[in-house]
Amino acid sequence: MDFTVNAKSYPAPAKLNLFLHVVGRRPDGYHLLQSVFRFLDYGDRLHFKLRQDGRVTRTTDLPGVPQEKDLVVRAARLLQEATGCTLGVDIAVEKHLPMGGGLGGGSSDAATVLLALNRLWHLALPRVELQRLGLQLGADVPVFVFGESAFAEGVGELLQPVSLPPAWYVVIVPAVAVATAEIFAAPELTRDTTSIKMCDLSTAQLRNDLQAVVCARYPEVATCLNWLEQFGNARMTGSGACVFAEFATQHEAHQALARKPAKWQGFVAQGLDRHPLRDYAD
Ligand SMILES: C[C@](O)(CO)[C@H](O)COP(=O)(O)OP(=O)(O)OC[C@H]1O[C@@H](n2ccc(N)nc2=O)[C@H](O)[C@@H]1O
Ligand SMILES: Nc1ncnc2c1ncn2[C@@H]1O[C@H](COP(=O)(O)OP(=O)(O)OP(=O)(O)O)[C@@H](O)[C@H]1O
Repeated sequence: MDFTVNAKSYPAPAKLNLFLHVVGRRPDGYHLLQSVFRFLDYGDRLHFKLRQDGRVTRTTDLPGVPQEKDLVVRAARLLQEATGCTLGVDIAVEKHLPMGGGLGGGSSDAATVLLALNRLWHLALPRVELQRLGLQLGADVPVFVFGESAFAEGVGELLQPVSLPPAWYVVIVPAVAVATAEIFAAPELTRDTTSIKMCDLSTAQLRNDLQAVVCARYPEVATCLNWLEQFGNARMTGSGACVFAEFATQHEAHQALARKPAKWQGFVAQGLDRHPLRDYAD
């Protein structure tokens, strides 16, 4: 996959939640989480054409997502409102990430808009300000702006960098889309996992608390997980539906993917330490 950054075209990488614990719930219903986020060298690609008339448009179709609701359009408009910027933009989205996949596609697209337009519109907003704006668009947006592998707390906005060993991942994309809100609203979801400290990450028992709920409601996800488990520890990312397993080498990951049943979609990706647009804000 082309992950270069150039003047008009910018990557929006996928994320994995290497684990995801639900440790509580805020009065407004949002859940308090603990997670480690890692970016992948696989994702969407966004193309920008600046406009002088202040209009923000999406020039590509995204089935089921009208332009006004698209996170890329909302991110650009939010940036205009926050800064009074009078420039506009046409945004084309080359979509590779599945929607409702738990790979953070929409959130990553939004973060790439914030980071790229911060430079293209010469706004020079500091990173923390872009993270704050991102949080208004979704709980997963701030980490993409943060730009490094991170231990996340709160609803995903309290971020500390973590150092992770090199790794490759096989990601299986079950043929179902899972709505995040449905899973967080499930009565059977456990919301009382004991909080861990960042220094305990290497010894703690880690899992994805949303996984049992998704597997029970979407058996296809459970089937994919069972298959992946033959290669070691397999887990779901975010609120699903995608599941992944980690490998020490690219070769081992490709060997595993080659054994995938033909009817399933999947890919191999390398874990990144930094977002490709990490340097687009200070
Ligand atoms: C599951 C994760 O992907 C893990 O990284 C994220 O927590 C989800 O982040 P996201 O897709 O950006 O989610 P949002 O668009 O902010 O929220 C979608 C819906 O999920 C629920 N939600 C989301 C995040 C959170 N910490 N608690 C929640 O209860 C809320 O009902 C919300 O209305
Ligand atoms: N640019 C966009 N790309 C994808 N989805 C978008 C976009 N803009 C808005 N959405 C909406 O956001 C929803 C979630 O899409 P997304 O691709 O972020 O799912 P996800 O990978 O499950 O996210 P997460 O990991 O944050 O739960 C979609 O179902 C769609 O309605």
